[in-house]
Amino acid sequence: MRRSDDAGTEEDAMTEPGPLLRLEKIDKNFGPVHALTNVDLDVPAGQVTVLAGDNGAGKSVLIKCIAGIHRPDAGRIIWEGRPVDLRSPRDAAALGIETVYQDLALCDNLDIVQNMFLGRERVRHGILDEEQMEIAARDTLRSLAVTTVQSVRQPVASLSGGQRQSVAIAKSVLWNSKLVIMDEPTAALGVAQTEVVLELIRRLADRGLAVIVISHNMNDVFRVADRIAVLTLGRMVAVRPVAELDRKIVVELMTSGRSDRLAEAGGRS
Ligand SMILES: Nc1ncnc2c1ncn2[C@@H]1O[C@H](COP(=O)(O)OP(=O)(O)OP(=O)(O)O)[C@@H](O)[C@H]1O
Repeated sequence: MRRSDDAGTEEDAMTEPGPLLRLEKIDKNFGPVHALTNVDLDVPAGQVTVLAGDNGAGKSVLIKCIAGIHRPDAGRIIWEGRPVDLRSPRDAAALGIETVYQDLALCDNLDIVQNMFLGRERVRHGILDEEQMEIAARDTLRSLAVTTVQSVRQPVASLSGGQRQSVAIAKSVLWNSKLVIMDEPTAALGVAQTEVVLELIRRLADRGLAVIVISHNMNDVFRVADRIAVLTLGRMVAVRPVAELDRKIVVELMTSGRSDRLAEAGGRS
């Protein structure tokens, strides 16, 4: 993606596609609390954008604006080059925006197929097309190399944390999402399961999806990110390719937002 500080050629400008999602000058207030102030962010397809920030920085509020849960008080959300008004999660889903929440991702009492098709069941001749749904669920898991699940008819309650995350992520692929947002996808996982989920996140980006991941874990951030966006006190203080950052800089940005690095790391990439 062309950086705003690059001059670029006229030809670049004509051939280079814009980001899948662009946030422009987003404000969100809750009474006197300025949760987001003047936030810009580009989210390109085929890349993992990690959203980092200290507690209360505004990460959840920002993804809720993208997921249609909160409406920004000011600013624009541009999807595939056009401004959109996301009035509900349904609006976001209709565009291909899928959010995988840490706790709410799946229903324990249902099996994998039922979870993957929940609310969007396939019906044939007036009855549920169980066979077709089962095949689609199995194919999707297989295409993502999710191989540890014994049967797609297993209740989700019997899955490990990593398997649950894998199923939740596979669900977004099944529904042809273009942008998958994940809130702390590895927070409750052990080392091996974390590895599986991080690999899966990379695979999503490699398939051309845009991915936004909220994470506090610096190991995960640097393992999975193509780009890191740092929010501090509701302001976007840096959005840079991962190669231009290290842990120390990110932690400084997260905690102070006023370090000397700020000037050189700030701005949209
Ligand atoms: N519904 C709400 N009503 C009032 N204030 C809110 C609401 N949601 C968030 N806030 C406030 O907005 C600010 C940003 O909160 P947010 O949950 O986005 O932080 P976060 O970066 O996700 O933090 P954490 O890492 O702790 O989850 C905080 O000051 C929070 O108290």
